[in-house]
Amino acid sequence: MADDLSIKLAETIKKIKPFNEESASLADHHSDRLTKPPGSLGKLESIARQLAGISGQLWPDLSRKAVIVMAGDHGVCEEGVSAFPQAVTPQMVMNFLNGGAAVNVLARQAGADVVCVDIGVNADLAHERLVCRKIVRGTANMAKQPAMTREETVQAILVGIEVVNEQVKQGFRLFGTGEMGIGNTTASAAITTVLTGLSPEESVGRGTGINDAGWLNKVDVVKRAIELNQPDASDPIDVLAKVGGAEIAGLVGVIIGAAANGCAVVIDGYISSAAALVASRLAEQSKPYMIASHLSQEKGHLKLLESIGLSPMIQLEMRLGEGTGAVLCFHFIDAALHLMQEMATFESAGVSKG
Ligand SMILES: Cc1cc2ncn([C@H]3O[C@H](COP(=O)(O)O)[C@@H](O)[C@H]3O)c2cc1C
Ligand SMILES: O=C(O)c1cccnc1
Repeated sequence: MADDLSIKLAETIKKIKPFNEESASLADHHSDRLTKPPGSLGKLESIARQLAGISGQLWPDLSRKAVIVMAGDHGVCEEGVSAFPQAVTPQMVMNFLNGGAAVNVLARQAGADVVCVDIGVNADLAHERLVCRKIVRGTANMAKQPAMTREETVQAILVGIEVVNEQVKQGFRLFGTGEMGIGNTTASAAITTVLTGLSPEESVGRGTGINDAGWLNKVDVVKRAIELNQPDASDPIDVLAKVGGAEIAGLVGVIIGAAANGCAVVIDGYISSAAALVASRLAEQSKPYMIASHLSQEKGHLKLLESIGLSPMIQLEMRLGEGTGAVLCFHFIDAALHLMQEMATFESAGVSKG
């Protein structure tokens, strides 16, 4: 069974096509013909280049966009690592489904759908818009035992892939990663520590807003979880299973699945970036499909992004997750594509080149 699942994952990874350098160069060339000094639109030009290399088109139609919000609970909450109780996870899931969370507001403005997936919530949830793909009822407490089994972990990655495949079938072409899971900055810090070699002091942040004593405890919990479980840094699935979470694994699947479908995927904050790091270790070829959105206030985020080779578009001092930063950056992606398509060239506008 576990082998069959791993084969499915390997098959998806095999589908990821290399970045199309030729289309990216054509985008550069086009960009340089537009009425502006070369490079003056900065990251908007590099985004346009990247989207051309991903899609093989100068300005792909990315009008159908979705943020996939994976929700799961964390057994490690019993160690007192969050400023909020675990019950907030299912409560916020209902909030997403009723359209009242920050990500819903931002998604409406960006013309994006919010797809909310129960992949590991420790509660029975029902709603007509909820995608029910529960793999675990919360993870086990990683300070006492592995958070998940290897099989559950691969299953959760496959859920992410299947959710994206379904969205692609419906015509969606641009994805954002989002999550909800009280306690998940602890899991993300543990993953970051193991896979980047940063110390827990460097990778543990304040999440929902813990105080100094809470932070010291969280650092200690991450240290103990790693010491106890001995995750193998050369085996990303082992790391995800032992100190990760179902929603993080689901996002690994979303990222790999988007890449396998030839779609760009916009990475949200710290938790999504931990998923991106795992995805990049499982499938190096998924990296060119990733676009980092914002720099979160969570400690260690910049180093985490750098370890993947990503650079954030914006810094708004946000620390929320849910996919809020990713959805905000959909606007910049739209802007980059409109510039490519609608700006006059030096030739067409009769403007002299330097
Ligand atoms: C009301 C509320 C809404 C949220 N939306 C996202 N998060 C964010 O906070 C959690 C991670 O922080 P920690 O590891 O400290 O628990 C995740 O659920 C994340 O998505 C929220 C947290 C709360 C309380
Ligand atoms: O950057 C994030 O994703 C984040 C930071 C703090 C709390 N929740 C999410």
